[in-house]
Amino acid sequence: MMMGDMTQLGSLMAGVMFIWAIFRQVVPDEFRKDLKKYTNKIISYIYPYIEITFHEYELDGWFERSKAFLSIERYLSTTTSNTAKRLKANVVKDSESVVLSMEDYEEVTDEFNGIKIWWTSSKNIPSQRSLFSLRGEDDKRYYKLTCKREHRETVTKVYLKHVLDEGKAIAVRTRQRKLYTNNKSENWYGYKRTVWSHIVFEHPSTFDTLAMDPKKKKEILDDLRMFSMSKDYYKKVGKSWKRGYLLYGPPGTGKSSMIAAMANLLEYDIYDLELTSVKDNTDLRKLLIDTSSKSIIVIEDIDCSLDLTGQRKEKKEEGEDQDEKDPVAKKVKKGKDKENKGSEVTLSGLLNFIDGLWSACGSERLIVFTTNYVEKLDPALIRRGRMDMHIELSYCCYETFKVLAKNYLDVDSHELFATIGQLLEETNMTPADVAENLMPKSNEANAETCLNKLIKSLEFAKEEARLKAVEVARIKAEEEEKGKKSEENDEKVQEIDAQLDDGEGKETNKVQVT
Ligand SMILES: Nc1ncnc2c1ncn2[C@@H]1O[C@H](COP(=O)(O)OP(=O)(O)OP(=O)(O)O)[C@@H](O)[C@H]1O
Ligand SMILES: [Mg+2]
Repeated sequence: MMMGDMTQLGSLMAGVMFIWAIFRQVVPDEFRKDLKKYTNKIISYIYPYIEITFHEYELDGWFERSKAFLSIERYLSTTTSNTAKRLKANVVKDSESVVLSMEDYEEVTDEFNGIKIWWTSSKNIPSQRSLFSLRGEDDKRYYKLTCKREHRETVTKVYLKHVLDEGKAIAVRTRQRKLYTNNKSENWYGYKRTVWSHIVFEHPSTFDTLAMDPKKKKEILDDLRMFSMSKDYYKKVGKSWKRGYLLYGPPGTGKSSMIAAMANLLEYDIYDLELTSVKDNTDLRKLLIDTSSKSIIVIEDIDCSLDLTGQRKEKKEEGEDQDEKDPVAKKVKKGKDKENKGSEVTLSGLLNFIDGLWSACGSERLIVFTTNYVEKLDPALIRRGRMDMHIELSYCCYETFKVLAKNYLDVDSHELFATIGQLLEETNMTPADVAENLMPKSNEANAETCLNKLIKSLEFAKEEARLKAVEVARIKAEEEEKGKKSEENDEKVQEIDAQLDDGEGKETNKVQVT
């Protein structure tokens, strides 16, 4: 029906155009304008349809594709691609999935609440291509919606909202999540003016694979889910829709894995913020403004990223001796000393980042700090309200081991579990080390061989810890002994001094007497 009507109208329009062309030659400009106005009026009077056009580029947005156009494109590509005869296939960048969309000049129909809607895709080709444009880049594409006039109200108010919402939802479902890292401040200018670089985020860690106490895990999961569903609540209480998490614990206990699991759970992007590459507080603000919603901003090893205040620096200097003994701390310190040159981000800058701009800028964001040394952090940085939830990830306990055994070996129980549980209580082994032991290293390895390997490792670690404790006790005893000796020596020295003093006195006295 519609196609027939439209063909007839097409012929009519062609006739009108032909007459119009002749008129152009013979009729003056003024008269022509009036005539065009009246012709349009007559056509609109007899034409029983309305048309709405959605251009790819809005008039005031030269370089950014219209959001409505993109939503319609997504909607049409999924909901009506079965009916379109000619489709365009695009391979999404960095992935192997193919996205189909309508080819130019193609028409598809859609139905909504019993109303029929026609969509056509088309383009205006400019008479002259600009010298620098690539092939087809200047073409102005658009989608045209056609529906009966009597449905105008429903189509414009209800149907279009449905299309745009659905288009957005499809974008969220199909979008590729990204892992952003900040470029060094000095590289922000010039040809590539991007403050963040990104790659596709494809970390396999999930809350199922994350090994930790199940009760604690549930608490975190509930918190995250609650957060993601609480848009209205945050609005009601006048708080910005953000939440801060502090993850702390020794290296290899799953802090980074948890961040990846959080991103996978909520389908958020990750912004991995390397503070040592940020020149100053102003650049920190710029970085924040350039993040998008539905994202996690991560600052790893916050304690080693910066010398946040003079006060903190003093504290650190006090602890330097201990750093020298601890190989991890020593390594971190070395890296920090090397990298920290040039970054002038301060504690107050970071606090402003979290409280001020952070609260005012965008929504639905998490900020996560990680550290190996929670006690070294400035209390101002981690007080509630800034870091809402403090999560400790610690050495592997029996519950954690059971999750790892299930993930790595697919076993829920085994007679060796009891021995392992006992050994885990007696020694500190990180989940990373336990996982490494559970990984089969050859085709012959089975669950039992892997569990036995873990037992050997645990026994070895236990023995090492025992020897270390003996050594520490020996050194302590030696120091005490040295202390005692030096005390005795001091006492002896004092005694000798006193005797000498006495002697001198006597001498003096003698001298005096004589
Ligand atoms: N709790 C855990 N559950 C599952 N796997 C874990 C866990 N902890 C560590 N692992 C394993 O150990 C590896 C290292 O863990 P991860 O990088 O998350 O540790 P981290 O706490 O971030 O360490 P660092 O403080 O050095 O950054 C991970 O790739 C993962 O395979
Ligand atoms: Mg880590």
